[in-house]
Amino acid sequence: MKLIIEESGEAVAEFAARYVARRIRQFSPNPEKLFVLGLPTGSTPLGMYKKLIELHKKGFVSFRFVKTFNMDEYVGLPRDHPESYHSFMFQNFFRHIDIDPNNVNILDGNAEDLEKECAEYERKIEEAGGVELFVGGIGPDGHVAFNEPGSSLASRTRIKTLNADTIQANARFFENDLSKVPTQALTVGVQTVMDAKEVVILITGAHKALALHKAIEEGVSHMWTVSAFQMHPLVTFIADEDATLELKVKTVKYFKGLMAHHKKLIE
Ligand SMILES: N[C@@H]1[C@@H](O)[C@H](O)[C@@H](COP(=O)(O)O)O[C@@H]1O
Repeated sequence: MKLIIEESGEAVAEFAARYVARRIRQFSPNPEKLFVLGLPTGSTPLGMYKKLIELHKKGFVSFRFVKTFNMDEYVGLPRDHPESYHSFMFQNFFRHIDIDPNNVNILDGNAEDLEKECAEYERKIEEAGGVELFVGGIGPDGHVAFNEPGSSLASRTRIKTLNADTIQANARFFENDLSKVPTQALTVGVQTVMDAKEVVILITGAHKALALHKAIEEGVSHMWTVSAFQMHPLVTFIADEDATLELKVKTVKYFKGLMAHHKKLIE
């Protein structure tokens, strides 16, 4: 496991974008060999998307041969609702880059048969050869995608009922009106993300500090689903200073001591 500690959310975004762009370039995708990228929504990855768009516009990275799978989507929210994850992804990322819309996969929260939709999604990931790099964010309670506390660490794509904390956290996107926040979502499972060859988790802000502590300094627990990645062979947490507030000084010093080495990952 790597922990990258950057000064600010902006620097986290920069690191993440350069890391993702570099991975895609190194992979040299082509029509026969697409780079399969798992993507999150939320305010944390927004900066990364902005920087990736900049890198794309500068000609540093192309998404022509990239296939994406998003982590989650609300159930029952119209696809064109401004807060649907479909809208989020096209507004903030896809429409600014050269990705083929046919290579974009986002769960359909309005599918007639939601269980079938989830099973199909797993099948599509498998058919694509698995995810090369899954980028994720987390909730303050340590949930990854919509794998709320108590979710099985062996879970796969399925329907989840959102807990009160998540509904509360996401109310800011729905005029702070709890009644407007969807109560269910489709989400990849913890195991779906675990199956990716590589996982990168972005964590910013003091409100996520406890989650980062639980993610890396305590044991694996389904009550903090992000902690499952302790068992992943290739995982990188990219955090800002604020998110490290609950970590031991020793942990922070240890990882900061490795920063010169880790910076080489984005050179
Ligand atoms: N389903 C999403 C998660 O995938 C995301 O990581 C989390 C944090 O969002 P933010 O980055 O806005 O704090 O929000 C939602 O619950």
